[in-house]
This record gives sequence, C-alpha cells and structure tokens, in this order.
Amino acid sequence: MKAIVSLNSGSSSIKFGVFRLDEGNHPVHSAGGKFEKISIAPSLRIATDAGEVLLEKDWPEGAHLTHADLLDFLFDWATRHIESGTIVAIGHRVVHGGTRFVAPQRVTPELLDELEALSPLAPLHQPHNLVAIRTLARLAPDLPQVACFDTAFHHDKPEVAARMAIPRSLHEAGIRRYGFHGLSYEYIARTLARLDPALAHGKVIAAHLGNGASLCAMANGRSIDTTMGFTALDGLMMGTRCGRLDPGVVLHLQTQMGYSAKAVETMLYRQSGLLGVSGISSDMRALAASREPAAREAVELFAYRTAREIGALTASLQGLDGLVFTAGIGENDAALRADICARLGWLGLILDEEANAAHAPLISAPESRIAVRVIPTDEERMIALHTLRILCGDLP
Ligand SMILES: Nc1ncnc2c1ncn2[C@@H]1O[C@H](COP(=O)(O)OP(=O)(O)O)[C@@H](O)[C@H]1O
Ligand SMILES: CC(=O)OP(=O)(O)O
Ligand SMILES: [Mg+2]
Repeated sequence: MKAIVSLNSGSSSIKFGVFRLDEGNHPVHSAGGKFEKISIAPSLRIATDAGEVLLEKDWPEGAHLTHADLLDFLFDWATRHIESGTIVAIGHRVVHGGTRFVAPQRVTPELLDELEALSPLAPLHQPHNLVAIRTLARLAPDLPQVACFDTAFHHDKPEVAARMAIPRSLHEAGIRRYGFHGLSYEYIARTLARLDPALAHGKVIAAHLGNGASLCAMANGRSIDTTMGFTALDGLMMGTRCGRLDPGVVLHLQTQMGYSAKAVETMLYRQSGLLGVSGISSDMRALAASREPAAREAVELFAYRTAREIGALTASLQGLDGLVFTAGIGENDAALRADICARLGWLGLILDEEANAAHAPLISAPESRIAVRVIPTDEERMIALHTLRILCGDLP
C-alpha cells in the first residue's frame, strides 16, 4: 500500500489523516487520529476507517505537554506501527505563507528558513508546523514533504479587503490582512458546490468556530473577505485569543501598565478569549457544562461577537444567501448555533430547532431566507489533495 499522510497542527489540536492511494492514484482516507485539548489535558485517538481503534490515550491535567512532545510521541508510535515504504509523502498545514507563498510548496531548507521568519506572526501555530517538518526531515530525509498554507485561499480577495488604514509603505512591507483557516474554507467551498451548487454560486459566510475562530465571506466559492487579518488574532473571540481589539489597549498596557512586548503577546494570544473572560477554561465544552455566571458571559460574548461580524461580512458581500457552520464548536454545539442564529433573525434567518439539535446537514427552516448548513471540515483531505498535486510526478 502507498499512502500520503496529512498533518494539521491547530492551536489546541493536532489532527492527522492517512490517505491510501488507489489504482488511479486518488487519495482514499483509511485511518486518522487527533490529539485534542493540548494545553489542558491532552488525549489521543487513532482509528482506521474500518472502525478498529489503534490507540487511545489520555494524559492528566497539568502534564504540560507541548505540541512538540506530542509529535515526538506520535512519530515514535508511527515508526513502530507503519510498515516502512508505505508513506510516499507528507503534507502539512502551515498557517502563515506571508506575501510570497500563495500556493502549496514542496519543502526545501530555503523554504523552511523563510517560513521560520513568519513565526512571530503566528506564535500558536507556525513553530509547531515547522517543528513537525524539521523532525520528519531528520527521521526520513528522502520523504517528500509539502507545505499547504492557511493564507493561500484568501490571496485573491479584493484589495480593499486586504488593506488596513495605515500608511501605504507599511502595506508594501507586508502589513496587510491575509486571513487564515484557508484549507478549511477551501474544503467547505468544494463540498458546498457538491451539496448545493446553486448556493455555492451565491453569497455565503462560512463560520469556522474551533479553538481558533474566523469567518469567510465567499462569493461564488471564492474568499472576498475574512475576519482574521495580519495574524490569527483578529476578528472573532477565540479559545484564548481576544479577536478584534482597539489597538489603544496595547499602547495603554505598554506605556501605562508596564507590560513588556512578550507580556502583551501572552495576554493577547494565550490569556484572552473564552479563557480570559470566563476565568475557567478555553474549551467550549467545559463552559457549556459550567453554571458559573462568568462562563455564561464568555459564551454569550462569543455568540454576540460572531453575529456582529456576520453582519459586517454580509455588508462585504452585499447580501447573504447561506451560512455554514464548521470546526469543533460550529459542528457540535447546537446551543451556540441557535444563539448566533437568533441574533440574525433580522436577516430573515429562521432556524429549524429540531434539525439543529440533531446536527443535520441543513438546519434552516424551509421558509428561511438564508440557508444554514453544518459541514464537518476536513483540512486533512485538502492537504492530501494539494500534496498529491504537487508531487504527482514524483510518486511511484
Ligand atoms: N461536542 C462539542 N460541543 C461543544 N463544543 C465542542 C464539542 N466538541 C468540540 N468542541 C469545541 O471545539 C473547540 C475545538 O475545536 P477544534 O476545531 O478541534 O480546534 P482547533 O482550532 O485546535 O483545530 C473547543 O472549544 C471544544 O470545546
Ligand atoms: C489559524 C487558526 O487559528 O487555526 P486553529 O483554529 O487551528 O487554531
Ligand atoms: Mg483548527
């Protein structure tokens, strides 16, 4: 068997998929796994599509395991359990491609150095993405690796959605709105084109609500605006990130409250969002189960901010035909979806409560002016497809 492995390091999770190549060299998902709750109490599950659980493991709270520790654990397990020669290529999600990398690239030492320089722009992601690539390059120097960028899907969005209202010279220097979660949005656009081609041609907002959260306004399947910007801090409230913030807060912290640049980074990326507001957890499941008023306040703010940004992107699109929920929260949290949709009644959006509670693919009522769908995202599949396309000539 020949297979491609996709590796997707998110901020709170590492997901991976094994895609067997069939006779026509098409990738067929055959096994996959996921580490989740990485900085809380990590767990790992690896299973085949045939239903065989290959490994299940939980680490205790306070184990302080990093993405790099967990990747070491995974690579050690994989070298003992995967027959050598089976894997013909590895594809990676790399969060930031900057201005230069607007399509997937075969990994080279030069590429890695350029991507390393972007690490300060994505401190919760880029270092993990690159550590995985470097470790694999050491373990299997001849194995082709491909980097697939979260920013690429947004590259063609209109200039007006890329520009910030700062001096032109800074825009020229690359300080512009890139946008992220692009592999997820690309998968949603493709899947929607199959499920509902008429809607896919229209004006759609995809809501990727996971530990990182953003929205993408798509017209005819292409990104025309998105809530994340120069970094994955902007836009929606997230697990530990603040989302859109008055930049005056940063100045105040530094000039009046003695925060160093590092302390500001830690506050914005790791101590804000659901965790910061609730004081309890960054994990939506924990907040949903909590009776603490601060937990409810954090969840309400998450819904409020999401609905508010959907309003803003509706203006970017000049109308709205459909809304798609995806990622950990978007796919699984019916109460949160209901809360967000209730705040969008003014758009003519009417939820089908039963379909929503059942996580049905279509959760809007027949009389709703906006179609509302739930589509489980599959960044690993997009990575496998891009990897195959880049390396096709090289595959045995
Ligand atoms: N059944 C569920 N109900 C509510 N929230 C959920 C559920 N399953 C996962 N989540 C939430 O999804 C988030 C993680 O999303 P995910 O997309 O896996 O993260 P990442 O951004 O790290 O890839 C967490 O806040 C988690 O609590
Ligand atoms: C870009 C980003 O925030 O990714 P994730 O949701 O995987 O943390
Ligand atoms: Mg993710």
